[in-house]
Amino acid sequence: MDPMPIHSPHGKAACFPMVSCDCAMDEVIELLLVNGRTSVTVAGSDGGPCGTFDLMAHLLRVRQGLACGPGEAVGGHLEAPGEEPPAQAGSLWREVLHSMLSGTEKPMVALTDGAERVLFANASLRGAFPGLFPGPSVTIPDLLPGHPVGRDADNGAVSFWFVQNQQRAFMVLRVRPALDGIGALVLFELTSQLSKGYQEALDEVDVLKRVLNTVEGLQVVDTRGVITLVNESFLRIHHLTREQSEGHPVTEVIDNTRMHIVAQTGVSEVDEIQTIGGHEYVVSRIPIFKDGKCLGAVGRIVFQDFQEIQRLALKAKRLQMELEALRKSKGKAHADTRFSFEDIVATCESSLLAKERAMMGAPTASTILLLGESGVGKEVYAHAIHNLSPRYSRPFVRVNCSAITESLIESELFGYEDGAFTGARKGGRAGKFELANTGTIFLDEIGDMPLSAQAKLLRVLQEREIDRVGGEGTMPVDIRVIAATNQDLWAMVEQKKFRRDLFFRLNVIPIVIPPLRDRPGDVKALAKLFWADLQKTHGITTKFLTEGAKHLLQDYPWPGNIRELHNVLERTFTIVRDNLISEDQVRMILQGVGSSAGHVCENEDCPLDEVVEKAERRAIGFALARTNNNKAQAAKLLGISRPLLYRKMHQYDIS
Ligand SMILES: Nc1ncnc2c1ncn2[C@@H]1O[C@H](COP(=O)(O)OP(=O)(O)OP(=O)(O)O)[C@@H](O)[C@H]1O
Repeated sequence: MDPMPIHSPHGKAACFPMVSCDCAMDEVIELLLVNGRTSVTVAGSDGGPCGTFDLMAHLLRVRQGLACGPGEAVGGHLEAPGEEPPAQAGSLWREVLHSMLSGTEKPMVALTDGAERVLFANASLRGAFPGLFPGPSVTIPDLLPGHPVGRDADNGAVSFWFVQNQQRAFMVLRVRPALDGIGALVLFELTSQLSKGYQEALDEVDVLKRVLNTVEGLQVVDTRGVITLVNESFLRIHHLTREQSEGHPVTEVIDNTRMHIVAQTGVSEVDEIQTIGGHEYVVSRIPIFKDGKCLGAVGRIVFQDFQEIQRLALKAKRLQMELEALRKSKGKAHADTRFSFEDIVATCESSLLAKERAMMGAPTASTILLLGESGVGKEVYAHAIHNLSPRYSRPFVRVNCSAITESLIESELFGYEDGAFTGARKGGRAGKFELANTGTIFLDEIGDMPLSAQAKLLRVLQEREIDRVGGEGTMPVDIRVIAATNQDLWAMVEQKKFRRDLFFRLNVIPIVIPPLRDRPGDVKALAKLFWADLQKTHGITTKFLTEGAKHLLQDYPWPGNIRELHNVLERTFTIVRDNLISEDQVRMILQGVGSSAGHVCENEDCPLDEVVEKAERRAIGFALARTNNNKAQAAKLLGISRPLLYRKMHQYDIS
């Protein structure tokens, strides 16, 4: 039979030849597909027609499980010899196939039925998915998981997708209906085989996408203030989806935005603070211009945490100051100050705040009022402040206002002239203010200063001049004042025990140093520091506290604050002989030196029975700690009987 005329993709008539009966099945199918045919006349070994290969009938057999291998000869699968049926696959097949195949060396083609089963896959496609072919019923979703084929995207006659599968990107073209009106012809093409220009454009888009994703919280709005683009970081930071942001007015999406204003005015806003969802961000909003016309604005987050910046700025300032102080200390600080800010342990928010405040106030000439319970470190702060002030190399004079009797306070503070009173030292004597001239005077326990002396102090602070007792004329003094108290000065003002005008004179930079019980982090850090000092001082590096002992220290309320912590650790170190010190041993020490026992005999007016109780409590606590709670040994150590020890322990509630 003569070859039939067919239409070439270019519209010219062409002849369609018979195929030989020993041609491989898939080659014949491919030939039919490319030419938009469903059947072909097959020539026998004598060159004459011996039957027809019909694609539809063949695929039906495949569907029924009667498939033959792709390399099998077509001659074994012929329909009865007869007239060649007319070409029935539409020109759509032909044109689409031809345009796709013309630029491709090895087209990948599949024919599917209505259930997405692959009835035919050509050699290229089988080669691209070696793990799947040959397989009994491979489906399109097996080839491309996540592919929309078979779902709602597959309504049109021709559909087109880009699909990613195992690091390979495919362009997928699907033409339907195919064959019996329900299946489809599916063409796959690796995008790397696409034309070079197209691939480059895709690459460029990919690079741009990656660049955009490096910007924090990127958003673009048009002149109406509608979001046209956001990046992944924006979605992540604001917990939004693309659908919730793109296409919506920015004012409805982001709190306190000004993007719509910048898109309107064309005026940039750089490094502004914006509160979004209660969180402060530093943002920049830049207008986009084209040919002098504002097209919208692009916004980005410069810093995600404004408070973090503030903290960093403060830290930088503090470091700068510490550096400055160190530099100065090389030029020799005054011998009367032992501490600098480096010695002040502060890890908790409240103590850090106090430390930062003190560091900010230190270089100024302002009066500083240190407030806090006994033992929190007020004197340590006073030293550090002086050392960080421009007066660091000048005198630092401490006055314990509670220790000076009322009759002597004037001469102590302001000095006296020769013969000012009976018993006055020959040649007179300089007072504390005079000694502190050009430096700092530290008025400790200022709340204990008698009212009469307060009036004189106020005058000195106002006039900045002093009169020696018995002297004639005044002497100017250049003094920086730091005062400290553990009393509630304002309550004292209200009770008329402290002068209101003096209070205001002193309360210029008040700094509250929190009690140790409010800063457990500091207990840990201070204990570590003190313990290391003790190891060094005693030359013993093998003594340690158990974790339980450390926790006990952290949970203890420390009524005597840092002073008490230091004492307890020192006693523990020296009294307990074991290398690993237990929680119980520390508890004994705490019971011995604890709140009520910490200040034995410090007060001259302490009644004898109280002194005895404190001393006994302390001795029992130490003995129990030293003997690791062994009552017999502790009693022996104390030189008392065991029953007496038990009685005393019961009496003092020592467990
Ligand atoms: N931040 C700190 N870091 C290290 N040691 C400290 C710190 N604060 C205080 N100390 C130590 O604690 C002890 C008590 O400190 P300080 O005398 O300054 O307290 P205070 O508040 O002035 O007490 P008081 O009101 O009883 O005079 C001192 O031995 C000091 O060395």
